[in-house]
Amino acid sequence: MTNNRTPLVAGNWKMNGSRSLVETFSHSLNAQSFEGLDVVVCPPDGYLSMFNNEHFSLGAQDVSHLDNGAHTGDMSTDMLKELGAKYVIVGHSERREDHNETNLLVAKKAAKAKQAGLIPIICVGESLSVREAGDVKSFVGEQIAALFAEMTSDTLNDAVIAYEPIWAIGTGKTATPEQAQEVHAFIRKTLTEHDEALAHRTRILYGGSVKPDNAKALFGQPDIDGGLIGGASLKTDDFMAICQAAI
Ligand SMILES: O=C[C@H](O)COP(=O)(O)O
Repeated sequence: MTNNRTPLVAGNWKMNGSRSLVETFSHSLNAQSFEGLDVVVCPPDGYLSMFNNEHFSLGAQDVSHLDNGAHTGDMSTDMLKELGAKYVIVGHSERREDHNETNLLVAKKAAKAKQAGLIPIICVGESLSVREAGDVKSFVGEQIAALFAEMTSDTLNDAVIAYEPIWAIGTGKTATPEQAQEVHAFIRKTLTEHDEALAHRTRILYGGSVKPDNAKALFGQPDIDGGLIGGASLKTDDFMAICQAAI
């Protein structure tokens, strides 16, 4: 079935990068035209304002659910906007694990981002043990359900969801297109139970060892609207090849 969703490819640099990589990416991505595709680069916050981003958008990798105050090390939505961010990743599995982020906190961050006019890229996904126990749908279903504790189908409008099976992140073991499609279809069905129009327009990205040689098959699935790219987003040629695969 055709849809009106503009594909999106976002590169998550994680805690990697340098001023020189910012310059390389600014130059390479601006020399390219990405008609019909939204391209986003999410570097560490300190690099956001160093980009010259004419042909792509910037995103942050996390945001506080609070406005401001005595919260050492945190960044607010307003600060990220001032630095040039349009998107923000929330609930990445590395933050859920390293910083004990709960489903509720992730929902609060997504709600705060939307309220401030940032587009949240909300990450969900299961560990290998959850998959092996056959609990993928109940686990991911709970992560999606938790969003509705803090948000409504109106406030979720334009938010992006990224399905990232933890066992596929940085491991080189990508989900097969069929495995990914099955969970993406499930996420869309779960959204349908809340609001059919929301489900139809929400972009759902796949993340987990996406590379130039597997991107086309993944993005060709009916419910996969692009990707959240880790390792391959640090190499301009690979990232641009993945972007082309989404067009
Ligand atoms: O945010 C990106 C994901 O964690 C995927 O990382 P990866 O492409 O290195 O597997």
